[in-house]
Amino acid sequence: MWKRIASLSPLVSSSKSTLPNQASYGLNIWKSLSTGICTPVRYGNLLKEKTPFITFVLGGPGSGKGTQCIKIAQTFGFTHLSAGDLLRREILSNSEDGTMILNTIKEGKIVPSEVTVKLIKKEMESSENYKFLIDGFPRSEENRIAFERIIGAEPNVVLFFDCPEEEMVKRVLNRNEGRVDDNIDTIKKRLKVFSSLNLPVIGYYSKRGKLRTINAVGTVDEIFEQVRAVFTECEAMK
Ligand SMILES: Nc1ncnc2c1ncn2[C@@H]1O[C@H](COP(=O)(O)OP(=O)(O)O)[C@@H](O)[C@H]1O
Ligand SMILES: Nc1ccn([C@H]2C[C@H](O)[C@@H](COP(=O)(O)OP(=O)(O)O)O2)c(=O)n1
Ligand SMILES: [Mg+2]
Repeated sequence: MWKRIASLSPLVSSSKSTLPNQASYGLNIWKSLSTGICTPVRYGNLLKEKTPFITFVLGGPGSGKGTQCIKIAQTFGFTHLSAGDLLRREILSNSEDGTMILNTIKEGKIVPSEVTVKLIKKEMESSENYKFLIDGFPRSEENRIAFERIIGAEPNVVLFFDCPEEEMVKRVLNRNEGRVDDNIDTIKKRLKVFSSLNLPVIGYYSKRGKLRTINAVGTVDEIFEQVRAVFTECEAMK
């Protein structure tokens, strides 16, 4: 169980170093996945019994993030937190931010970071798990900085589902989940927002050696084999 501690502390350093190459990067993932630390660990402003392992899952709309996250969660025991699902749940709960969130999503824009990070934080704090997949977040530099400030943590690894625009549009228009943003006008806006706000975040993590790019074209199972490799290669190096 997560517990709050009184003060923020600069304890993100364990995951802060930029690793020089793929080999040491992979080893770092494995260490984080396999270390069962017995004493409580401070992680930013939170306290947890095991070192948290945070994976951000990025990619354009319809690139297959949610589909793959379900498989990752099942196979590797992660808790799947979809930022979009948390925001949609907030709309349905008639909270004071609900109307603003709904209008922002319809416009294909990004909800203010404080709102989204607060929802993610609540889920992380109440979870018994220490392995988190944070799907569709951060979608902007503002999102990324707010997470670091409010949660006091950085991701261990960032998956990027790389998919051509035509394929993403086709998938979104066939998604059939009754979403207000699954229409051609909103998807066009979302693709522009993805290029202008999300690609810089992807570049940021690439420079820090944390990005793992997945070719998101193919069958769900083919794509999952690439994802599986991200985690299992570390075990092979043990
Ligand atoms: N590899 C794939 N090939 C074809 N369709 C896919 C694939 N992966 C997911 N889909 C479908 O595409 C749509 C968007 O996938 P989803 O996982 O919701 O993407 P995202 O969360 O990135 O928007 C869904 O209807 C899903 O069933
Ligand atoms: N970090 C986030 C994630 C989603 N949102 C809003 C804006 C996004 O267009 C919608 C839908 O996000 P979601 O991740 O569910 O969308 P896709 O699965 O990529 O199609 O939610 C946000 O404002 N900030
Ligand atoms: Mg999704």
